[in-house]
Amino acid sequence: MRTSFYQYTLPELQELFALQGLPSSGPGLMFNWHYKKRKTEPCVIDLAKKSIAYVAENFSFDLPTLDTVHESQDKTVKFLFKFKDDLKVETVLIPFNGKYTICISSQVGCAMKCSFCHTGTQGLKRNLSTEEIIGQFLEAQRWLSANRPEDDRILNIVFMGQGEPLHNFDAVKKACEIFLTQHGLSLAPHKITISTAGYLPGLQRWKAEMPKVNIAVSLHSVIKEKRDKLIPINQRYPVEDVMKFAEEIPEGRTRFVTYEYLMIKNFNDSDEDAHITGRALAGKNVYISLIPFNPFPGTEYERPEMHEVDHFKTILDSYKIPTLIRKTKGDEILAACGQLHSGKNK
Ligand SMILES: C[S@@+](CC[C@H](N)C(=O)[O-])C[C@H]1O[C@@H](n2cnc3c(N)ncnc32)[C@H](O)[C@@H]1O
Ligand code: SF4
Repeated sequence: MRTSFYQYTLPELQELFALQGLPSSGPGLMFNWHYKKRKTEPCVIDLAKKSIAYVAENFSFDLPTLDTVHESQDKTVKFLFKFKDDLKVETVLIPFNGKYTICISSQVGCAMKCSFCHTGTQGLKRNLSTEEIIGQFLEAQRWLSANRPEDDRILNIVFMGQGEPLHNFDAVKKACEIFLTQHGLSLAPHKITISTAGYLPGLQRWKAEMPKVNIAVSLHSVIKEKRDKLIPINQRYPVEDVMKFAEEIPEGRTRFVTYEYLMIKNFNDSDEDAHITGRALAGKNVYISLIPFNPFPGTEYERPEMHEVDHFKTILDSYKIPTLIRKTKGDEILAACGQLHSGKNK
């Protein structure tokens, strides 16, 4: 039975070739062909004849099917991809200065059930495999090259689509290794950000196994009762433990810990909330990304006015905490943070 080429890291492929006694140059050539040169048909250039035969017999190169594409006026693009079992996920390209950040999904749905998140309302259907994660990138890249060849560069990857990436650690880790491989896409580790709701067992593995990849922690409140309501896993992995762990920066790293703070009207957007957050984070090596709530059908929450978000930032500024307001993009096509969903019937 054939297995997907896109599930293998370079060392894994090298091991498979070595076991077959095939020339060791093959895996590097294949990575270069499929990832750098963006080819989808099997590689035949420079590959030994017996390697070509082995690849033809043992590997498939299928990618997820592109179900629908929506483009918003601000040039955000939302893709709905369908996998072999007909389950679907959304992936978003977010433009900035003629380049793109890709927001990738790691699961179909999500088990964390955060009360403010459209994906959370779906429950978890299943984890995505490495090739399904890689496939989102490759297909989005292909669409971009075909439709916007003048600005087709994807420079950053954020695991901020559907799912809790640290809850699908093995597949996400392998996908990151492939994104970082020199023969392949050659991304720098700081160009990849994994966002987590604070799944502590996954954070522990991140620190041990891939600390160079950026982490962003969804904070949203340092007040236990509020965070419990927003992010139910806070009851199991309390925010103090998550913050303490995330702030112990792995050796050799100088970057800040990023906290995402989702602002919900009349829930966590008061002056008092800002001061409590400011006092909890003052003097630490952290950076806050303020995200105004993005509404979706059926939600009980509302987005604060922009002047309220600005005011909240001013209070955090007074604690000298570097804070940025994340500009909402793609919300008119439900492509902004937390609005992704696999479609009504999935
Ligand atoms: C969709 S999550 C995926 C990554 C990971 N599961 C997490 O929670 O961090 C990415 C970011 O979007 C935020 N988010 C979720 N729902 C949102 C909404 N309705 N409006 C704005 N941000 C939202 C999350 O809190 C998180 O910071
Ligand atoms: S915010 Fe993240 S962890 Fe929470 S339900 Fe949505 S995708 Fe899952």
